[in-house]
Amino acid sequence: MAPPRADYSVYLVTARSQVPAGVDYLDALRAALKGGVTLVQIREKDVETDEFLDIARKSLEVCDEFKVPMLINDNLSVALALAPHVGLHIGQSDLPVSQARALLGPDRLLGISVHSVEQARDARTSGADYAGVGPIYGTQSKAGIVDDDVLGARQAAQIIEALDGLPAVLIGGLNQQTAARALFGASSPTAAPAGIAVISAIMARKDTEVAASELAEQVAAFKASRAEQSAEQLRAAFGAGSSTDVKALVERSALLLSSLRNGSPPLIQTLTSHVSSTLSANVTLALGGSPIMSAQEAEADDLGKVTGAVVLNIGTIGAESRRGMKAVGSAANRGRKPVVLDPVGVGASAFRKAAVNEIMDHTQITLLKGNAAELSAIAGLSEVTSRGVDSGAGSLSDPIGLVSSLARRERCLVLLSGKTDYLSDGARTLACENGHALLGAITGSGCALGVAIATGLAAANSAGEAQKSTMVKAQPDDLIAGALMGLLCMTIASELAAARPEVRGPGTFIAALLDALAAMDAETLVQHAKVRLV
Ligand SMILES: Cc1ncc(COP(=O)(O)OP(=O)(O)O)c(N)n1
Ligand SMILES: Cc1ncsc1CCOP(=O)(O)O
Repeated sequence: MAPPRADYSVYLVTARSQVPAGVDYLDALRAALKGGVTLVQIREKDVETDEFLDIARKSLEVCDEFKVPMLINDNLSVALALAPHVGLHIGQSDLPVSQARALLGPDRLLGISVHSVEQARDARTSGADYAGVGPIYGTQSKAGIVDDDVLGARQAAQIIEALDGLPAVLIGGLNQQTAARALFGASSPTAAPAGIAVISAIMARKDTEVAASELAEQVAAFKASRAEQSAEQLRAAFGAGSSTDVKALVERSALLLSSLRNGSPPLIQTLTSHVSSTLSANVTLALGGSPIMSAQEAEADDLGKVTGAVVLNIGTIGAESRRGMKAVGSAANRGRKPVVLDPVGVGASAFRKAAVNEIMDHTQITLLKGNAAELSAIAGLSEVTSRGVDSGAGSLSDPIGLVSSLARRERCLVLLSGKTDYLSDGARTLACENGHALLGAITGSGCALGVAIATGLAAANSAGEAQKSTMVKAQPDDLIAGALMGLLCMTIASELAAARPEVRGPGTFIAALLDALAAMDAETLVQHAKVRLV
Protein backbone atom coordinates (compact mmCIF):
# COMPACT_ATOMS: atom_id res chain seq x y z
CA MET A 1 0.00 0.00 0.00
CA ALA A 2 1.16 3.56 -0.78
CA PRO A 3 0.21 6.67 1.20
CA PRO A 4 -3.35 7.87 0.48
CA ARG A 5 -3.57 10.15 -2.55
CA ALA A 6 -4.20 13.42 -0.83
CA ASP A 7 -5.99 16.49 -2.11
CA TYR A 8 -3.89 19.37 -0.76
CA SER A 9 -6.29 22.13 -1.85
CA VAL A 10 -7.46 23.38 1.57
CA TYR A 11 -5.31 21.98 4.34
CA LEU A 12 -6.51 22.85 7.84
CA VAL A 13 -3.93 22.94 10.63
CA THR A 14 -5.78 22.96 13.93
CA ALA A 15 -5.33 25.27 16.92
CA ARG A 16 -7.90 24.79 19.66
CA SER A 17 -6.72 28.03 21.28
CA GLN A 18 -7.99 30.03 18.31
CA VAL A 19 -11.54 28.66 18.34
CA PRO A 20 -13.85 31.58 19.31
CA ALA A 21 -15.51 31.50 22.72
CA GLY A 22 -18.78 29.62 22.62
CA VAL A 23 -17.75 27.42 19.67
CA ASP A 24 -16.94 23.76 20.31
CA TYR A 25 -13.66 22.60 18.72
CA LEU A 26 -15.08 19.37 17.25
CA ASP A 27 -18.12 21.22 15.89
CA ALA A 28 -15.75 23.72 14.26
CA LEU A 29 -13.73 20.87 12.73
CA ARG A 30 -16.92 19.29 11.37
CA ALA A 31 -18.06 22.62 9.91
CA ALA A 32 -14.65 23.19 8.30
CA LEU A 33 -14.85 19.77 6.64
CA LYS A 34 -18.38 20.52 5.47
CA GLY A 35 -17.09 23.77 3.98
CA GLY A 36 -14.52 21.96 1.86
CA VAL A 37 -11.35 21.29 3.90
CA THR A 38 -9.49 18.47 2.11
CA LEU A 39 -6.77 17.59 4.63
CA VAL A 40 -6.39 18.07 8.40
CA GLN A 41 -3.31 18.29 10.64
CA ILE A 42 -3.74 18.15 14.40
CA ARG A 43 -1.27 20.61 15.90
CA GLU A 44 -1.05 20.65 19.71
CA LYS A 45 1.93 22.56 21.06
CA ASP A 46 1.38 22.70 24.83
CA VAL A 47 -0.17 19.38 25.88
CA GLU A 48 1.07 16.09 27.25
CA THR A 49 1.07 13.08 24.93
CA ASP A 50 -2.05 11.58 26.60
CA GLU A 51 -4.14 14.66 25.95
CA PHE A 52 -2.71 14.97 22.40
CA LEU A 53 -3.70 11.35 21.75
CA ASP A 54 -7.18 11.93 23.14
CA ILE A 55 -7.90 14.99 21.00
CA ALA A 56 -6.36 13.31 17.96
CA ARG A 57 -8.64 10.24 18.40
CA LYS A 58 -11.75 12.43 18.62
CA SER A 59 -10.62 14.49 15.61
CA LEU A 60 -9.96 11.32 13.63
CA GLU A 61 -13.56 10.16 14.09
CA VAL A 62 -14.75 13.43 12.52
CA CYS A 63 -12.21 13.29 9.68
CA ASP A 64 -13.13 9.67 8.96
CA GLU A 65 -16.81 10.70 8.69
CA PHE A 66 -15.79 12.96 5.80
CA LYS A 67 -13.19 10.53 4.44
CA VAL A 68 -10.58 13.29 4.73
CA PRO A 69 -6.99 12.22 5.60
CA MET A 70 -5.60 13.37 8.93
CA LEU A 71 -1.99 13.97 10.04
CA ILE A 72 -0.29 14.63 13.36
CA ASN A 73 2.04 17.59 13.84
CA ASP A 74 5.57 16.62 14.95
CA ASN A 75 4.68 13.78 17.40
CA LEU A 76 5.65 10.45 15.82
CA SER A 77 4.48 8.35 18.76
CA VAL A 78 0.97 9.86 18.62
CA ALA A 79 0.81 9.19 14.86
CA LEU A 80 1.98 5.59 15.36
CA ALA A 81 -0.56 5.02 18.14
CA LEU A 82 -3.40 5.89 15.77
CA ALA A 83 -4.89 3.98 12.84
CA PRO A 84 -2.51 3.17 9.97
CA HIS A 85 -4.04 5.83 7.68
CA VAL A 86 -2.95 8.68 9.99
CA GLY A 87 0.06 10.65 8.71
CA LEU A 88 2.74 12.92 10.18
CA HIS A 89 4.01 16.44 9.44
CA ILE A 90 7.51 17.32 10.66
CA GLY A 91 9.75 20.39 10.54
CA GLN A 92 13.42 20.92 9.71
CA SER A 93 14.45 20.66 13.36
CA ASP A 94 12.53 17.44 14.02
CA LEU A 95 13.80 13.94 13.25
CA PRO A 96 15.16 13.45 9.69
CA VAL A 97 12.52 12.58 7.07
CA SER A 98 14.29 9.35 6.10
CA GLN A 99 14.16 8.19 9.73
CA ALA A 100 10.49 9.22 10.06
CA ARG A 101 9.67 7.33 6.86
CA ALA A 102 11.47 4.23 8.12
CA LEU A 103 9.52 4.31 11.39
CA LEU A 104 6.16 5.17 9.81
CA GLY A 105 6.42 2.64 7.01
CA PRO A 106 5.52 3.37 3.40
CA ASP A 107 1.75 3.80 3.79
CA ARG A 108 1.30 6.86 5.98
CA LEU A 109 1.26 10.37 4.56
CA LEU A 110 4.44 12.26 5.51
CA GLY A 111 5.02 16.01 5.12
CA ILE A 112 8.10 18.19 5.70
CA SER A 113 8.37 21.96 6.19
CA VAL A 114 10.60 23.67 3.63
CA HIS A 115 11.93 27.23 3.86
CA SER A 116 14.61 27.45 1.16
CA VAL A 117 15.60 26.17 -2.29
CA GLU A 118 18.33 24.06 -0.67
CA GLN A 119 15.85 22.36 1.67
CA ALA A 120 13.52 21.85 -1.31
CA ARG A 121 16.27 19.97 -3.20
CA ASP A 122 16.79 17.74 -0.16
CA ALA A 123 13.04 17.17 0.29
CA ARG A 124 12.65 15.82 -3.25
CA THR A 125 14.39 12.54 -2.48
CA SER A 126 13.83 12.40 1.27
CA GLY A 127 10.79 10.15 1.30
CA ALA A 128 8.30 12.93 2.05
CA ASP A 129 4.98 12.98 0.20
CA TYR A 130 4.64 16.78 0.17
CA ALA A 131 6.30 19.97 1.41
CA GLY A 132 4.78 22.75 3.48
CA VAL A 133 6.34 25.96 2.06
CA GLY A 134 6.33 29.01 4.28
CA PRO A 135 5.82 31.23 6.04
CA ILE A 136 4.54 33.03 2.95
CA TYR A 137 3.41 36.09 4.91
CA GLY A 138 3.58 37.16 8.54
CA THR A 139 1.52 35.16 11.01
CA GLN A 140 0.67 35.16 14.68
CA SER A 141 -0.23 31.49 14.74
CA LYS A 142 3.34 30.23 15.05
CA ALA A 143 5.65 31.56 17.73
CA GLY A 144 9.05 32.94 16.87
CA ILE A 145 8.48 33.92 13.25
CA VAL A 146 10.35 37.15 12.45
CA ASP A 147 10.23 39.38 9.36
CA ASP A 148 13.34 37.77 7.89
CA ASP A 149 11.63 34.36 7.91
CA VAL A 150 8.80 35.54 5.66
CA LEU A 151 9.34 34.14 2.15
CA GLY A 152 6.78 36.04 0.11
CA ALA A 153 5.22 34.50 -2.98
CA ARG A 154 8.24 35.17 -5.21
CA GLN A 155 10.67 33.09 -3.12
CA ALA A 156 8.01 30.43 -2.71
CA ALA A 157 7.83 30.13 -6.53
CA GLN A 158 11.58 29.38 -6.65
CA ILE A 159 11.22 26.80 -3.87
CA ILE A 160 8.30 25.12 -5.63
CA GLU A 161 10.31 24.88 -8.86
CA ALA A 162 13.15 23.28 -6.89
CA LEU A 163 10.72 20.73 -5.41
CA ASP A 164 10.51 19.42 -8.97
CA GLY A 165 7.04 17.91 -8.81
CA LEU A 166 6.82 17.11 -5.07
CA PRO A 167 3.43 18.64 -4.09
CA ALA A 168 3.80 21.97 -2.27
CA VAL A 169 1.35 23.52 0.18
CA LEU A 170 1.71 27.23 0.97
CA ILE A 171 1.41 28.18 4.63
CA GLY A 172 1.60 31.31 6.78
CA GLY A 173 -0.66 34.36 6.74
CA LEU A 174 -2.98 32.93 4.12
CA ASN A 175 -6.61 33.94 4.30
CA GLN A 176 -9.51 34.98 2.12
CA GLN A 177 -7.71 38.21 1.15
CA THR A 178 -4.22 36.83 0.52
CA ALA A 179 -4.77 33.29 -0.82
CA ALA A 180 -5.34 34.07 -4.49
CA ARG A 181 -2.40 36.45 -4.71
CA ALA A 182 -0.13 33.91 -3.00
CA LEU A 183 -1.26 31.05 -5.26
CA PHE A 184 -0.74 33.03 -8.49
CA GLY A 185 2.45 34.68 -7.22
CA ALA A 186 4.01 31.35 -6.20
CA SER A 187 3.30 29.82 -9.62
CA SER A 188 5.61 29.70 -12.59
CA PRO A 189 5.00 28.41 -16.12
CA THR A 190 6.17 24.96 -15.03
CA ALA A 191 5.19 24.63 -11.36
CA ALA A 192 2.38 25.66 -9.03
CA PRO A 193 1.29 25.11 -5.43
CA ALA A 194 -1.01 22.15 -4.79
CA GLY A 195 -2.94 24.06 -2.13
CA ILE A 196 -2.90 26.26 0.94
CA ALA A 197 -2.60 25.38 4.62
CA VAL A 198 -4.26 27.68 7.14
CA ILE A 199 -4.87 27.98 10.84
CA SER A 200 -6.49 31.30 11.74
CA ALA A 201 -8.38 31.86 8.47
CA ILE A 202 -10.61 28.94 9.50
CA MET A 203 -10.06 28.23 13.20
CA ALA A 204 -10.51 31.82 14.40
CA ARG A 205 -13.75 32.35 12.50
CA LYS A 206 -17.19 31.82 14.02
CA ASP A 207 -18.65 31.00 10.59
CA THR A 208 -16.20 28.14 10.09
CA GLU A 209 -18.03 26.49 7.22
CA VAL A 210 -18.26 29.73 5.24
CA ALA A 211 -14.59 30.48 5.93
CA ALA A 212 -13.56 27.06 4.59
CA SER A 213 -15.83 27.27 1.56
CA GLU A 214 -14.49 30.72 0.62
CA LEU A 215 -10.96 29.34 0.61
CA ALA A 216 -12.02 26.20 -1.26
CA GLU A 217 -13.60 28.40 -3.92
CA GLN A 218 -10.43 30.44 -4.35
CA VAL A 219 -8.22 27.37 -4.68
CA ALA A 220 -10.66 25.74 -7.12
CA ALA A 221 -10.73 28.90 -9.26
CA PHE A 222 -6.93 28.99 -9.26
CA LYS A 223 -6.66 25.35 -10.28
CA ALA A 224 -9.31 25.70 -12.98
CA SER A 225 -7.54 28.68 -14.47
CA ARG A 226 -4.27 26.75 -14.71
CA ALA A 227 -5.90 23.66 -16.13
CA GLU A 228 -7.60 25.59 -18.88
CA GLN A 229 -4.35 27.08 -20.17
CA SER A 230 -1.94 25.30 -22.43
CA ALA A 231 1.78 25.47 -21.61
CA GLU A 232 2.17 28.01 -24.42
CA GLN A 233 -0.57 30.20 -22.99
CA LEU A 234 1.01 29.94 -19.56
CA ARG A 235 4.33 31.14 -20.90
CA ALA A 236 2.52 34.04 -22.52
CA ALA A 237 0.63 34.81 -19.33
CA PHE A 238 3.89 35.48 -17.55
CA GLY A 239 4.77 38.21 -20.00
CA ALA A 240 6.55 36.43 -22.81
CA GLY A 241 4.66 37.28 -25.98
CA SER A 242 5.30 35.91 -29.41
CA SER A 243 5.74 38.77 -31.87
CA THR A 244 9.33 39.70 -32.74
CA ASP A 245 8.15 42.00 -35.52
CA VAL A 246 9.31 45.37 -34.14
CA LYS A 247 7.48 47.38 -36.81
CA ALA A 248 4.23 45.64 -35.88
CA LEU A 249 4.81 46.31 -32.16
CA VAL A 250 5.47 50.02 -32.82
CA GLU A 251 2.33 50.19 -34.96
CA ARG A 252 0.40 48.43 -32.20
CA SER A 253 1.64 51.02 -29.70
CA ALA A 254 0.51 53.82 -32.08
CA LEU A 255 -2.94 52.20 -32.30
CA LEU A 256 -3.11 52.12 -28.50
CA LEU A 257 -2.35 55.84 -28.45
CA SER A 258 -5.25 56.44 -30.86
CA SER A 259 -7.60 54.32 -28.74
CA LEU A 260 -6.52 56.29 -25.68
CA ARG A 261 -7.24 59.59 -27.40
CA ASN A 262 -10.66 58.41 -28.59
CA GLY A 263 -11.89 56.51 -25.51
CA SER A 264 -12.77 57.62 -22.02
CA PRO A 265 -9.60 58.60 -20.08
CA PRO A 266 -8.31 55.80 -17.83
CA LEU A 267 -7.75 56.75 -14.20
CA ILE A 268 -4.02 56.49 -13.44
CA GLN A 269 -3.57 56.16 -9.69
CA THR A 270 -0.13 57.55 -8.96
CA LEU A 271 1.66 57.19 -5.64
CA THR A 272 4.73 59.27 -6.25
CA SER A 273 7.16 61.76 -4.79
CA HIS A 274 5.98 65.25 -3.94
CA VAL A 275 8.84 66.52 -6.12
CA SER A 276 7.44 65.02 -9.30
CA SER A 277 3.72 64.94 -8.57
CA THR A 278 2.64 67.94 -10.67
CA LEU A 279 4.72 67.02 -13.72
CA SER A 280 3.48 63.41 -13.53
CA ALA A 281 -0.17 64.51 -13.31
CA ASN A 282 0.31 66.87 -16.28
CA VAL A 283 1.97 64.14 -18.37
CA THR A 284 -0.96 61.80 -17.65
CA LEU A 285 -3.43 64.48 -18.75
CA ALA A 286 -1.44 65.36 -21.89
CA LEU A 287 -1.49 61.71 -22.97
CA GLY A 288 -5.23 61.31 -22.47
CA GLY A 289 -5.32 59.75 -19.02
CA SER A 290 -6.87 61.06 -15.84
CA PRO A 291 -4.48 61.37 -12.87
CA ILE A 292 -5.36 60.69 -9.25
CA MET A 293 -2.49 61.15 -6.81
CA SER A 294 -3.79 59.18 -3.81
CA ALA A 295 -1.58 57.15 -1.46
CA GLN A 296 -4.33 56.57 1.10
CA GLU A 297 -4.67 53.02 2.37
CA ALA A 298 -8.28 53.79 3.35
CA GLU A 299 -9.46 54.40 -0.21
CA ALA A 300 -7.34 51.80 -2.00
CA ASP A 301 -10.23 49.34 -2.38
CA ASP A 302 -12.69 51.91 -3.72
CA LEU A 303 -10.20 53.37 -6.19
CA GLY A 304 -9.02 49.90 -7.19
CA LYS A 305 -12.45 49.26 -8.72
CA VAL A 306 -12.15 52.20 -11.11
CA THR A 307 -8.44 52.66 -11.86
CA GLY A 308 -6.95 51.84 -15.26
CA ALA A 309 -3.42 51.38 -13.91
CA VAL A 310 -1.31 52.13 -10.86
CA VAL A 311 2.15 53.64 -10.35
CA LEU A 312 4.08 52.87 -7.16
CA ASN A 313 7.00 55.30 -7.03
CA ILE A 314 9.09 55.26 -3.84
CA GLY A 315 10.80 58.66 -4.47
CA THR A 316 9.74 60.21 -1.16
CA ILE A 317 8.18 57.16 0.48
CA GLY A 318 7.28 57.38 4.19
CA ALA A 319 5.44 55.14 6.66
CA GLU A 320 1.96 56.19 5.45
CA SER A 321 2.63 55.90 1.70
CA ARG A 322 4.39 52.57 2.34
CA ARG A 323 1.16 51.19 3.82
CA GLY A 324 -0.77 52.84 0.98
CA MET A 325 1.42 51.15 -1.65
CA LYS A 326 0.74 47.72 -0.15
CA ALA A 327 -3.00 48.29 -0.14
CA VAL A 328 -3.10 49.87 -3.62
CA GLY A 329 -0.92 47.09 -5.06
CA SER A 330 -3.24 44.43 -3.64
CA ALA A 331 -6.34 46.19 -4.94
CA ALA A 332 -4.78 46.47 -8.42
CA ASN A 333 -3.87 42.75 -8.43
CA ARG A 334 -7.39 41.80 -7.37
CA GLY A 335 -8.84 43.93 -10.18
CA ARG A 336 -6.17 42.69 -12.63
CA LYS A 337 -4.98 46.22 -13.36
CA PRO A 338 -1.38 46.91 -14.47
CA VAL A 339 1.08 48.02 -11.77
CA VAL A 340 4.24 50.00 -12.56
CA LEU A 341 6.93 49.96 -9.86
CA ASP A 342 9.47 52.80 -9.93
CA PRO A 343 12.03 51.88 -7.21
CA VAL A 344 13.61 55.35 -7.07
CA GLY A 345 17.01 55.27 -5.34
CA VAL A 346 16.50 51.69 -4.10
CA GLY A 347 20.26 51.18 -3.75
CA ALA A 348 20.68 54.29 -1.61
CA SER A 349 19.43 52.97 1.73
CA ALA A 350 18.38 49.84 3.58
CA PHE A 351 14.98 51.46 4.18
CA ARG A 352 14.30 51.83 0.44
CA LYS A 353 15.50 48.27 -0.22
CA ALA A 354 13.13 46.92 2.44
CA ALA A 355 10.23 48.96 1.04
CA VAL A 356 10.82 47.65 -2.49
CA ASN A 357 11.13 44.07 -1.27
CA GLU A 358 7.92 44.44 0.69
CA ILE A 359 6.07 45.78 -2.37
CA MET A 360 7.43 43.04 -4.62
CA ASP A 361 6.58 40.34 -2.09
CA HIS A 362 3.01 41.51 -1.76
CA THR A 363 2.20 42.73 -5.25
CA GLN A 364 2.63 41.16 -8.67
CA ILE A 365 4.27 43.98 -10.62
CA THR A 366 3.45 44.40 -14.32
CA LEU A 367 6.42 46.60 -15.19
CA LEU A 368 9.55 47.38 -13.21
CA LYS A 369 11.27 50.57 -14.34
CA GLY A 370 14.65 51.79 -13.17
CA ASN A 371 18.00 53.31 -14.06
CA ALA A 372 21.22 51.28 -14.10
CA ALA A 373 21.85 51.68 -10.34
CA GLU A 374 18.27 50.82 -9.36
CA LEU A 375 18.01 47.69 -11.48
CA SER A 376 21.54 46.63 -10.46
CA ALA A 377 20.52 46.89 -6.80
CA ILE A 378 17.37 44.82 -7.35
CA ALA A 379 19.28 42.21 -9.35
CA GLY A 380 21.95 42.03 -6.63
CA LEU A 381 24.77 43.34 -8.89
CA SER A 382 27.32 45.92 -7.80
CA GLU A 383 28.39 47.18 -11.22
CA VAL A 384 26.72 50.56 -10.82
CA THR A 385 26.49 52.44 -7.54
CA SER A 386 23.75 54.80 -6.38
CA ARG A 387 24.30 58.51 -5.87
CA GLY A 388 21.15 59.42 -3.93
CA VAL A 389 18.29 58.77 -6.34
CA ASP A 390 20.57 58.88 -9.43
CA SER A 391 22.99 56.38 -10.94
CA GLY A 392 26.54 56.92 -9.71
CA ALA A 393 29.85 55.44 -10.83
CA GLY A 394 30.23 52.38 -13.04
CA SER A 395 28.48 50.99 -16.08
CA LEU A 396 26.56 47.87 -16.91
CA SER A 397 28.53 45.22 -18.76
CA ASP A 398 25.40 43.45 -20.01
CA PRO A 399 22.27 45.65 -19.94
CA ILE A 400 20.33 43.23 -22.15
CA GLY A 401 21.17 40.29 -19.89
CA LEU A 402 20.15 42.32 -16.85
CA VAL A 403 16.70 43.33 -18.13
CA SER A 404 15.84 39.95 -19.61
CA SER A 405 16.94 37.94 -16.57
CA LEU A 406 15.15 40.32 -14.19
CA ALA A 407 12.00 40.08 -16.33
CA ARG A 408 12.13 36.29 -16.15
CA ARG A 409 12.88 36.27 -12.43
CA GLU A 410 10.15 38.73 -11.49
CA ARG A 411 7.69 37.66 -14.20
CA CYS A 412 7.10 41.19 -15.39
CA LEU A 413 8.20 43.67 -18.03
CA VAL A 414 11.44 45.47 -17.16
CA LEU A 415 12.49 48.86 -18.50
CA LEU A 416 16.06 50.06 -18.04
CA SER A 417 16.14 53.80 -18.65
CA GLY A 418 19.28 55.53 -19.91
CA LYS A 419 20.77 56.96 -23.10
CA THR A 420 19.45 53.80 -24.75
CA ASP A 421 16.30 52.47 -23.09
CA TYR A 422 15.91 48.68 -22.89
CA LEU A 423 12.47 47.08 -22.56
CA SER A 424 12.21 43.32 -21.99
CA ASP A 425 9.56 40.74 -21.23
CA GLY A 426 12.14 38.03 -20.60
CA ALA A 427 11.79 36.53 -24.06
CA ARG A 428 12.23 39.67 -26.18
CA THR A 429 14.28 42.79 -25.53
CA LEU A 430 13.76 46.05 -27.42
CA ALA A 431 16.29 48.87 -27.50
CA CYS A 432 14.95 52.38 -27.99
CA GLU A 433 17.28 55.22 -29.04
CA ASN A 434 14.80 58.10 -28.77
CA GLY A 435 15.08 60.87 -26.18
CA HIS A 436 16.77 64.25 -25.62
CA ALA A 437 19.40 65.21 -23.02
CA LEU A 438 17.13 67.98 -21.66
CA LEU A 439 15.00 65.24 -20.03
CA GLY A 440 17.92 64.80 -17.64
CA ALA A 441 17.93 68.52 -16.84
CA ILE A 442 14.45 68.63 -15.25
CA THR A 443 13.43 66.98 -12.03
CA GLY A 444 10.77 64.29 -12.15
CA SER A 445 11.14 63.36 -15.84
CA GLY A 446 11.95 59.74 -14.90
CA CYS A 447 8.91 59.59 -12.61
CA ALA A 448 6.77 61.09 -15.38
CA LEU A 449 8.04 58.37 -17.73
CA GLY A 450 6.62 55.85 -15.23
CA VAL A 451 3.14 57.37 -15.43
CA ALA A 452 3.35 57.64 -19.25
CA ILE A 453 4.07 53.90 -19.31
CA ALA A 454 1.23 53.18 -16.87
CA THR A 455 -1.10 55.13 -19.17
CA GLY A 456 0.03 52.98 -22.10
CA LEU A 457 -0.49 49.81 -20.05
CA ALA A 458 -3.98 50.98 -19.06
CA ALA A 459 -4.79 51.44 -22.76
CA ALA A 460 -3.44 47.95 -23.47
CA ASN A 461 -5.46 46.46 -20.63
CA SER A 462 -8.74 47.83 -21.89
CA ALA A 463 -7.99 47.29 -25.59
CA GLY A 464 -6.54 43.79 -25.22
CA GLU A 465 -8.67 40.70 -25.25
CA ALA A 466 -9.35 39.78 -21.60
CA GLN A 467 -7.41 36.83 -20.28
CA LYS A 468 -9.01 34.80 -17.55
CA SER A 469 -6.27 33.94 -15.15
CA THR A 470 -3.32 36.28 -15.21
CA MET A 471 -2.58 39.31 -13.10
CA VAL A 472 -3.64 41.70 -15.91
CA LYS A 473 -6.26 41.56 -18.62
CA ALA A 474 -4.09 42.51 -21.61
CA GLN A 475 -2.46 40.01 -23.96
CA PRO A 476 1.36 39.95 -23.69
CA ASP A 477 1.93 41.57 -27.09
CA ASP A 478 -0.50 44.34 -26.17
CA LEU A 479 1.23 44.76 -22.84
CA ILE A 480 4.70 45.32 -24.32
CA ALA A 481 3.13 47.60 -26.96
CA GLY A 482 1.42 49.58 -24.20
CA ALA A 483 4.72 50.06 -22.39
CA LEU A 484 6.35 51.04 -25.68
CA MET A 485 3.58 53.58 -26.25
CA GLY A 486 4.39 55.40 -23.01
CA LEU A 487 8.15 55.22 -23.61
CA LEU A 488 7.96 56.46 -27.21
CA CYS A 489 5.52 59.27 -26.40
CA MET A 490 7.83 60.65 -23.70
CA THR A 491 11.11 60.26 -25.58
CA ILE A 492 9.86 61.45 -28.99
CA ALA A 493 8.03 64.38 -27.37
CA SER A 494 11.33 65.37 -25.70
CA GLU A 495 13.07 65.45 -29.10
CA LEU A 496 10.29 67.50 -30.70
CA ALA A 497 10.13 69.86 -27.70
CA ALA A 498 13.90 70.44 -27.65
CA ALA A 499 13.79 71.38 -31.34
CA ARG A 500 11.24 74.17 -30.75
CA PRO A 501 12.72 77.65 -31.37
CA GLU A 502 11.32 79.03 -28.11
CA VAL A 503 13.08 76.37 -25.98
CA ARG A 504 16.16 77.90 -24.39
CA GLY A 505 16.70 75.58 -21.38
CA PRO A 506 14.96 73.39 -18.80
CA GLY A 507 12.19 75.89 -17.93
CA THR A 508 10.93 76.46 -21.46
CA PHE A 509 11.54 72.75 -22.19
CA ILE A 510 8.93 71.62 -19.60
CA ALA A 511 6.19 73.66 -21.27
CA ALA A 512 7.20 72.49 -24.75
CA LEU A 513 7.38 68.86 -23.57
CA LEU A 514 3.79 68.96 -22.30
CA ASP A 515 2.66 70.60 -25.55
CA ALA A 516 4.44 67.96 -27.63
CA LEU A 517 2.91 65.15 -25.55
CA ALA A 518 -0.58 66.61 -25.94
CA ALA A 519 -0.05 66.90 -29.71
CA MET A 520 1.46 63.42 -30.11
CA ASP A 521 -0.45 61.23 -32.54
CA ALA A 522 -0.07 57.74 -33.97
CA GLU A 523 1.56 58.94 -37.18
CA THR A 524 4.23 61.02 -35.39
CA LEU A 525 4.98 58.11 -33.08
CA VAL A 526 5.55 55.65 -35.96
CA GLN A 527 7.54 58.21 -37.98
CA HIS A 528 10.02 59.04 -35.20
CA ALA A 529 10.36 55.70 -33.36
CA LYS A 530 13.94 54.34 -33.25
CA VAL A 531 13.33 50.85 -31.88
CA ARG A 532 15.18 47.62 -32.62
CA LEU A 533 15.13 44.07 -31.32
CA VAL A 534 18.39 43.16 -29.55
C1 LIG B 1 1.47 22.01 6.13
C2 LIG B 1 2.44 22.55 7.12
N1 LIG B 1 3.51 23.22 6.70
C3 LIG B 1 4.39 23.70 7.60
C4 LIG B 1 4.19 23.51 8.96
C5 LIG B 1 5.18 23.98 9.97
O1 LIG B 1 5.77 22.90 10.60
P1 LIG B 1 7.05 23.08 11.56
O2 LIG B 1 8.09 23.79 10.77
O3 LIG B 1 7.40 21.77 12.12
O4 LIG B 1 6.53 24.03 12.67
P2 LIG B 1 5.42 23.66 13.76
O5 LIG B 1 4.11 23.49 13.08
O6 LIG B 1 5.88 22.40 14.40
O7 LIG B 1 5.40 24.83 14.70
C6 LIG B 1 3.05 22.81 9.36
N2 LIG B 1 2.79 22.58 10.65
N3 LIG B 1 2.19 22.33 8.44
C1 LIG C 1 2.36 26.37 11.53
C2 LIG C 1 2.91 27.39 10.65
N1 LIG C 1 4.07 27.16 10.00
C3 LIG C 1 4.46 28.17 9.24
S1 LIG C 1 3.40 29.46 9.32
C4 LIG C 1 2.38 28.62 10.40
C5 LIG C 1 1.15 29.19 10.97
C6 LIG C 1 0.06 29.38 9.95
O1 LIG C 1 -1.05 29.95 10.60
P1 LIG C 1 -1.99 31.04 9.90
O2 LIG C 1 -2.67 30.36 8.80
O3 LIG C 1 -2.92 31.46 11.01
O4 LIG C 1 -1.08 32.16 9.46
